[in-house]
Amino acid sequence: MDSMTAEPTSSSTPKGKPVIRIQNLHKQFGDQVVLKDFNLEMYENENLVLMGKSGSGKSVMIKCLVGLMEPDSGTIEVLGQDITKLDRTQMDELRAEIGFLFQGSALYDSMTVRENLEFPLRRHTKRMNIKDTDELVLEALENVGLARTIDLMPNELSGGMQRRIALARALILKPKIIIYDEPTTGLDPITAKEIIELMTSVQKRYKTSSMIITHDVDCARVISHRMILLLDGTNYAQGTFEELSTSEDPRIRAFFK
Ligand SMILES: Nc1ncnc2c1ncn2[C@@H]1O[C@H](COP(=O)(O)OP(=O)(O)OP(=O)(O)O)[C@@H](O)[C@H]1O
Repeated sequence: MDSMTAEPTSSSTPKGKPVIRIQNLHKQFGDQVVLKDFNLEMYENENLVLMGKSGSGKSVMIKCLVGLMEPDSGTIEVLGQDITKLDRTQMDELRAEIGFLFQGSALYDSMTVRENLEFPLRRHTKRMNIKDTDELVLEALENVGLARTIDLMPNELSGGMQRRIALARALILKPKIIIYDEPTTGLDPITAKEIIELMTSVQKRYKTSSMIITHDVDCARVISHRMILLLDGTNYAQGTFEELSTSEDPRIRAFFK
């Protein structure tokens, strides 16, 4: 195991409080151990990139994190709350603090841009006392520079625009944490760069903490304050892009090819 598995030391790592703390997470399906003693901390205002090859357990980890899957053992704290102790309503409230941008933009094709953005608001308007959804929708669209598309259908938009609308939707409840799953997959390099710039500006404006799951080395280089490499079910190495990408460990180097 690499020496970089120690506590993060980089000066570029934001020094806020941890917003996510996963300790000794274990999850297996039958005999297949997917996560074993997996540990992760993510701090306030941090862009944390998580890399792991296909099937390494990234989605399983995220599902455990948001209460969609029960871990076999281990503890998970999100925004200071132990998620195993939350009832359904409390978990729902916590999920409103987490925005997701999934692989592909996953907009609803039969809904206008406005309706797509109103969708996540529906479940929360009453509890969060949201009166003016129009204002929130417009603000979210302005943040991604696409207010003019409000009455268009997704198929009238380019792939890059759809991804930006999906980002606006992920942001509409002003979440404290955003989880990006392969945000640049399937985009041409120029559009990918635009999305990365947008993610960076969103992180600064909203002061969100972002977990970015990606195989895209360029994306990791630009956006990460810190990275975690998931290998054999564990947090094999963590550090800055610079530290990890110059490692001599062949198993770490393989992530940067
Ligand atoms: N509900 C489930 N039942 C059984 N096995 C599962 C289940 N969910 C995930 N797995 C297995 O766990 C392993 C990790 O899957 P996971 O989806 O977390 O990978 P991943 O790292 O997200 O991959 P990708 O980058 O391709 O999305 C896989 O072998 C998968 O088949």
